[in-house]
Amino acid sequence: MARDYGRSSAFRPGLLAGKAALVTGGGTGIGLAIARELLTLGCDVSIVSRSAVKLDAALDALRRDGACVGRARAQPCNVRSEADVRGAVAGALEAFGRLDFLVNNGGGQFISPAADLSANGFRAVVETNLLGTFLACREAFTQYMREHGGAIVNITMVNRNGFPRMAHSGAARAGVLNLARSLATEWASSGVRINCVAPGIVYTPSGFENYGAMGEPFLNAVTPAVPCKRLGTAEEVASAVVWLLSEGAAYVTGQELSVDGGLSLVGYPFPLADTGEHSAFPVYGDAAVLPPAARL
Ligand SMILES: CCCCCCC/C=C/C(=O)SCCNC(=O)CCNC(=O)[C@H](O)C(C)(C)COP(=O)(O)OP(=O)(O)OC[C@H]1O[C@@H](n2cnc3c(N)ncnc32)[C@H](O)[C@@H]1OP(=O)(O)O
Ligand SMILES: NC(=O)C1=CN([C@@H]2O[C@H](COP(=O)(O)OP(=O)(O)OC[C@H]3O[C@@H](n4cnc5c(N)ncnc54)[C@H](OP(=O)(O)O)[C@@H]3O)[C@@H](O)[C@H]2O)C=CC1
Repeated sequence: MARDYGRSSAFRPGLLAGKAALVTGGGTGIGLAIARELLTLGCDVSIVSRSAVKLDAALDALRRDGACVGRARAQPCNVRSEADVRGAVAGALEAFGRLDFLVNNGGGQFISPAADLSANGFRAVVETNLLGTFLACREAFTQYMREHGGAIVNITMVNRNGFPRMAHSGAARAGVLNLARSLATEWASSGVRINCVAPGIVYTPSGFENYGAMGEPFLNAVTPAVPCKRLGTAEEVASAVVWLLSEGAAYVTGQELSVDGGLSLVGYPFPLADTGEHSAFPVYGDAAVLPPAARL
């Protein structure tokens, strides 16, 4: 059974009181759930992303939520822009005077056969996920964490082991993992830990747009193929992120924690038919005809 993380935290109240965090992509989906969990535990949180509209809506919701104890603020920022990221870290520091935690969650991709990917499409996904993560890590480190220590969590994805039609995204996510491992070794002496959380298939509005575009058969096929027999929730991802940020994980660095109901253990267990179209989503068969994972 899924725990109802949406209504109650797994952590003790006040666990992160007096701390401050920056969450990229914090206005929607998984990032919003992470921000909410941090705020619930007493942490002050800056959420950043490109859309001021999304950020304002999120900020309203967080401030109305009685469970959110910490202070929340928002700042528009495109993580592909060095100046924006520098400003986002500076803004967070100016507002809260410290930056204990960074969560690199802002990102995304589209689904496309590799042969049809334009250089610009590949670049857009790599810059958003990998360059954006690097810039935020570097700014958090140089502006604060080098002197004061801290903890960073990057959101990656189950596809970093190889997934059809996600070459750009998988390459970027694998890069994010290696970046985390490299920075973990380089920055440990400054008291900075850096880890990754790799969600499987998580039910978020944006994720559902991606998955929904693949059609009902995809969703029907996915659920029984996941060992836990259900999709994940944003709150379950947030719970893992908070643990990795917390002192509970004080001796954990350079690691990746899969939050995927076991999906990464069974490879890519979904039937895929080639539509031959540039950006078309895969066509999935009925759940009953799922091939064994070993075939894919
Ligand atoms: C069994 C498991 C299956 C796994 C499915 C995984 C589903 C994943 C779910 C999620 O992660 S949902 C949460 C994340 N949210 C998103 O992914 C949001 C949607 N994506 C985007 O916003 C974009 O893809 C982006 C790349 C992250 C943003 O890029 P940007 O706004 O800079 O893009 P553009 O300027 O519009 O385009 C740049 C470049 O990319 C090409 N391109 C964009 N979309 C497509 C597409 N659907 N197909 C092909 N190419 C695309 C675009 O054409 C541009 O290239 P050029 O035309 O200039 O060559
Ligand atoms: N849902 C799922 O099944 C899975 C999701 N993930 C990953 O988890 C993360 C969150 O996904 P999810 O919550 O589902 O989807 P969302 O689309 O809701 O989250 C993506 C967030 O990233 C922000 N973002 C995108 N591009 C940029 C940019 N250039 N600069 C700053 N912020 C940006 C978006 O805000 P804005 O548009 O305002 O910039 C948005 O808030 C993503 O990296 C996603 O790829 C990984 C595995 C599975």
